[in-house]
Amino acid sequence: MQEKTLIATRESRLALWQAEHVRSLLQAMGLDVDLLGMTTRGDQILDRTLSKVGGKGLFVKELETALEEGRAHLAVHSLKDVPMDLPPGFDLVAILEREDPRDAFVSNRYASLDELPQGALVGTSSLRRVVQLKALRPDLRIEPLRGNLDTRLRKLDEGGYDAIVLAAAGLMRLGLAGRIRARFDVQQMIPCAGQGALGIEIRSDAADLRAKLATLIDKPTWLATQAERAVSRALGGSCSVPLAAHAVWQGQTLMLSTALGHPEQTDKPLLRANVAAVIADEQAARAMGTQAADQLRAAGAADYLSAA
Ligand SMILES: NCc1[nH]cc(CCC(=O)O)c1CC(=O)O
Repeated sequence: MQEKTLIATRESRLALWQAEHVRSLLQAMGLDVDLLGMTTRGDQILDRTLSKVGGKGLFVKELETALEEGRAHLAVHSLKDVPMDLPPGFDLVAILEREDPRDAFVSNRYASLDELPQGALVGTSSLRRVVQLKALRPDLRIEPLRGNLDTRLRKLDEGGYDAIVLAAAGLMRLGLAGRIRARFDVQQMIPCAGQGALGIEIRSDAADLRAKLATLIDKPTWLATQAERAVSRALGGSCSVPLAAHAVWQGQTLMLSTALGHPEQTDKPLLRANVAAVIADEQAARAMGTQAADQLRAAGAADYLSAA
């Protein structure tokens, strides 16, 4: 009998949906797949802003331990939660076709950001969203909002906020697309590197599994997200930095848009860099990200980064 392939996953509804999604793709390839659910430190700490408690790594470390110990074979992540550089011994071997990368405006009273009255209260815990919201609407009051998607929606429904901003992809995966009142234009609210895409991580030494998973790679998403992640990597890769990086294809040309805000003085002007080029391989995609990071540095990013 064939050995079972085990997917290590967090137990939030979103993580489970993502793991189930990959399970069905692997089952379609003839593999026998089960999930191994686990609670990570990131899931336990729901009361503090993520950037203050250790960042992205919190959500992946326990999953990596399971891979390390052979209790599971692969981990499925929202790509945007995956650190720019994985620890030695682990590789990101597949990035699936990206779904909607946009941020979503969710409100029970207002149809879009433009309709919010002066001084309205908006909930989000992402610094990237905070700095871009302030650039669009300096009058808004913005307050932290943490917890999994269901918790965040509940806090909105309990009247704690006039509106909240979340990733559209997460809401769609949970069957909550109906809550979305408007989707932000990606030029106005530039998404986080990797937003809307799923990444699969394995142990570097699992060559057979790597070859099987390679068939799941979506090349356009792979290249676009390599460019996005290279910006973040070049600027230090921390999630306490309000950095937005999003790349879209126009034919063979990849167009990368980035914005950097100040982590403490969140109403400081955003620094922006845009790069476009014909891109055919990963090396070129990464070079494009580095180039955007260089432009951000030339615009004064060092002052913004030193505050993080
Ligand atoms: N940071 C948490 C997180 N990680 C992935 C998603 C949604 C799915 C995605 O962006 O791929 C979310 C929720 C959100 O940011 O609103």
